[in-house]
Amino acid sequence: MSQADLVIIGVSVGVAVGILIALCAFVGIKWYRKRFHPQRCASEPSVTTLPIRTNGIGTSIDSSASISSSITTNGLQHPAKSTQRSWWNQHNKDLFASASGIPRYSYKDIQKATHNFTTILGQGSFGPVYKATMPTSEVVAVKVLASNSRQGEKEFQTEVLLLGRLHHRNLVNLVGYCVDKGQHMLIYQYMSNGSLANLLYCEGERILSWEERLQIVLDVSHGIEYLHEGAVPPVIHRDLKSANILLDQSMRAKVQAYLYLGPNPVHQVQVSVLKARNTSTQHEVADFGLSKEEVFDGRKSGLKGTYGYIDPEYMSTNRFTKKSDIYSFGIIIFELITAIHPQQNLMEYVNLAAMDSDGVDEILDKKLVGKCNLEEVRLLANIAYKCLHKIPRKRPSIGDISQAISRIRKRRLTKEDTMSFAGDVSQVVRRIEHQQVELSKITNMRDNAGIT
Ligand SMILES: Nc1ncnc2c1ncn2[C@@H]1O[C@H](COP(=O)(O)OP(=O)(O)OP(=O)(O)O)[C@@H](O)[C@H]1O
Repeated sequence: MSQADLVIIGVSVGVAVGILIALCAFVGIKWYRKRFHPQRCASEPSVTTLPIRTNGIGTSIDSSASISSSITTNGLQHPAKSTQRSWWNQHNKDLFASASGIPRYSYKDIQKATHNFTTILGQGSFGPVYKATMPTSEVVAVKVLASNSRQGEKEFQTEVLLLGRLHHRNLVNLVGYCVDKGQHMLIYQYMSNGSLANLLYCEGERILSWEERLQIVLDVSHGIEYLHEGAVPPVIHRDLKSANILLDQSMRAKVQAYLYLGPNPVHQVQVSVLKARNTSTQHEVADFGLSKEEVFDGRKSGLKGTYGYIDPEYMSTNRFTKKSDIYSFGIIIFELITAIHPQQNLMEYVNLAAMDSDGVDEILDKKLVGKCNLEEVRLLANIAYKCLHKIPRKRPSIGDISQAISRIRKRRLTKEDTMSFAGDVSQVVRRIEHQQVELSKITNMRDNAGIT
């Protein structure tokens, strides 16, 4: 072989190897892009949109699946791979919370703010609630979640993300959270007058006037209206009850919403997202804060909510809709009218009272007798009866309920105005009459004295 041949062979091999390397690099880059691009996309919706997953029955949210689709998409599911999940776990632990702008506190911060957890406010089914004073001097309520809960880190983060997005003057706002030393805590606005249930049923508590009760009903309806019609995506509360309505220092009511899965499975609180599928008006129920195995199955799972407040239609169909919240709200209205707890046969009294047009007078809270306008009580009871209609579709929407309650209050204000105007007129008439009497007295005196 000549030297020239060797050079040609060398160059040819070199070119072939070069082409092979270039080909490998090209295929490698393509493979890399294909494999890692979805991850990059997946993280984006979590920052700007609420993650959502479809499970065939309902539309559910959980953080493990949240990377697969978003509420702004057409609802199609893009199954997430386990490798992506672990990547997600590692890199996005705090993304949810930081996305919602909710500040995170350390265990030490909370320990200090609660004087080493000595300022207990109450005990819920998820754990104790403490009063805390934060370094900013803000007074808050810290809900320490039971450590034996089945809820994992991801579900907790999802909860923080979701709750952090709900802002309304009639919702108890989430103002912080803590994940530290194996503890999960939610930090809420402090509500100095405690829960409505405490005020209605605990001896020694101040008596709620009729005016206050009417204001509370209106506040709660505005809170639910925000969840059902204002929040994006809309939210079903699923556990409306007097214990979840808290009152601030001015006795204004706020609804407490949370979806943490507690240790007691029949007492789970879930907030559900309703998602319209394409242009259809039909809504689907979604659950989140649930691990994959625990995803709410509309047909198989146990009932969620609190005994006494659960819509009977939901019990028979296992399908939870906004109208199930309306049912629970109807029960709360009757609690405010009667001060009878739903677990103390409230519905039996309510059904008896329904037989007569003024039957509700008979079940009125004794503390209100003679201290309220019965016509207003009957009007409010009528709204509550509509909320409890057996057929969910015939129950009013929360917007209609808010308007109807507002009308009762407006009616009262107009009446008060008329009465105060009438009072003013009668005062003027009385003054004129008095002046006339005085005048005639003077005239008589003049006549008697013969003064011209
Ligand atoms: N934001 C708050 N401000 C003031 N007090 C609160 C606050 N949140 C809860 N509490 C007090 O702590 C008690 C327990 O509250 P929590 O919400 O944990 O349980 P619950 O609503 O009574 O029952 P469940 O946990 O079953 O819903 C309440 O009854 C109330 O007195």
